[in-house]
Amino acid sequence: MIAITGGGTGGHLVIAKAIKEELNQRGIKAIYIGSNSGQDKAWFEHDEGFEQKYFLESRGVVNKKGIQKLLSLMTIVRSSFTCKALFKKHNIHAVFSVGGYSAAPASLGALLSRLPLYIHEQNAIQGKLNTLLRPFSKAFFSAYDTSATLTSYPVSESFFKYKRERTHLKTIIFLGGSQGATFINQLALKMAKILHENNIAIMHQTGNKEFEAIQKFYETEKIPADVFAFTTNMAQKLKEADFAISRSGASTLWELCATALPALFIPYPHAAANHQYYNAKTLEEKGLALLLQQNTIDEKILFEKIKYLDLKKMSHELSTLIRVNGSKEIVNHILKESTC
Ligand SMILES: CC(=O)N[C@H]1[C@@H](OP(=O)(O)OP(=O)(O)OC[C@H]2O[C@@H](n3ccc(=O)[nH]c3=O)[C@H](O)[C@@H]2O)O[C@H](CO)[C@@H](O)[C@@H]1O
Repeated sequence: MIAITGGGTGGHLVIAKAIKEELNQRGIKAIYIGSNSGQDKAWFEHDEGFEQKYFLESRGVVNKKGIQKLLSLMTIVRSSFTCKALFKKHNIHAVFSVGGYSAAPASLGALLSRLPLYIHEQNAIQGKLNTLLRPFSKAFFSAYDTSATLTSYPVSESFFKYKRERTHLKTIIFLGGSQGATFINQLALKMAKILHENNIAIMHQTGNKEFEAIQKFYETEKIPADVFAFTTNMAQKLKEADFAISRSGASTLWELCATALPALFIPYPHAAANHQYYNAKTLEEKGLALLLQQNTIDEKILFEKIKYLDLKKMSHELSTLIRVNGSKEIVNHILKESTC
C-alpha cells in the first residue's frame, strides 16, 4: 500500500490526483494524508479513489518567526507520530510526497518509520521542505533538474487528448491558477474592450472571490465572455483557446505544454523564491512563451505583441517538451522498488 501526501494549493494537489488515478488504473488504492487547512479537503474529502483520507493539523513554517515557528514545528512533529501509526495500520510500503507544508508530517513520518520516501518537485526552484528532505529520499522527480531520478511531469492524459496546433488568434483564455489572481483579473478587464473590438473571444477563470463582480462587468459592458470561477474540466477549456494569459504555477504551465497552447506568463511575484518567474523562464528562454513581470505591463502594447506572435511554431514546439506518460513513469518507478 502507498501513502500520498502533500497539497495546500491546486498545483500540488493535481500531482497527488494524477498519481492516485494511475494507481487506481492498476487496481491499487492509496491512502491520502494532507492538512486540515488549505485546499486539501476541498479536493479530496469526498474522493472515493483513496482507500482512506486523513487531514491532519499542519502549518507552514517558512514564513513564521520566533514562537510561531516553534509552535508550527511542534505541530508537525506531533502529527508525524500520528502518521507513523497510520502507516502501520494501513501496512504502508512507500510514501509519495508532492511537497508543501501539508506534506511535512507524513514525510517526516516516513523517515521515522524507515519507509522509502519519493518526492515530486513541481517548480523550477526547489521548495524548502523538498530541499531538506531530498537527501533522505529514495527518489526525487523534477521536470527541470537533469540530475533528478525522472524528469517527467505528471499531467493528466485529458490534456494530451485535446492537444491542437494553434495557427490563428481567435480566443484568449485568462488563467489565475487554482485560486484565481487579482492581477490577471484586472488585466483581463482592461483588455476586454480591445479584444472584443478585434473579434477575439474571451475566456476568463476568475477564482471564487472575484467571480460575481467580474461576471457583472462583462454583462454591463455587453462583452460576451466565458467567465467561470473554477472548472473541473480545464483540459476542455484550454482546447478552445488559442492563447493564454496566465500565472506561471507549475501545473498550469505543463498543462499548457500538453495542450500545445502558447502563453504569456505573468508570475505571481510573491511566490517563494520567485519560483513562478523561473518556471516561466524555462519556456521563455526557448522562445516558446512571453514572460512579463506584472509591474511592467501596458495592455495596449501587450495586445500588439501578442497579435504578431508565431503561434504555429510556438504551439508545435511546446508539445515536444512533455511526454504523455509522466504519471505512468513515476508509478512504474515506485512499484518496481516497493512491494506494495
Ligand atoms: C500562489 C502560489 O504559491 N502558487 C503555487 C501553486 O499554484 P496553483 O495552485 O495556482 O497551481 P498551478 O498553477 O500549478 O496549478 C493549478 C491547477 O489547478 C487546476 N485548475 C485551475 C483552475 C480551475 O478553474 N480549475 C482547475 O482544475 C489547473 O488545471 C492546475 O492543474 O502551486 C504551484 C505548484 O507547486 C506553484 O507553481 C505556484 O507558484
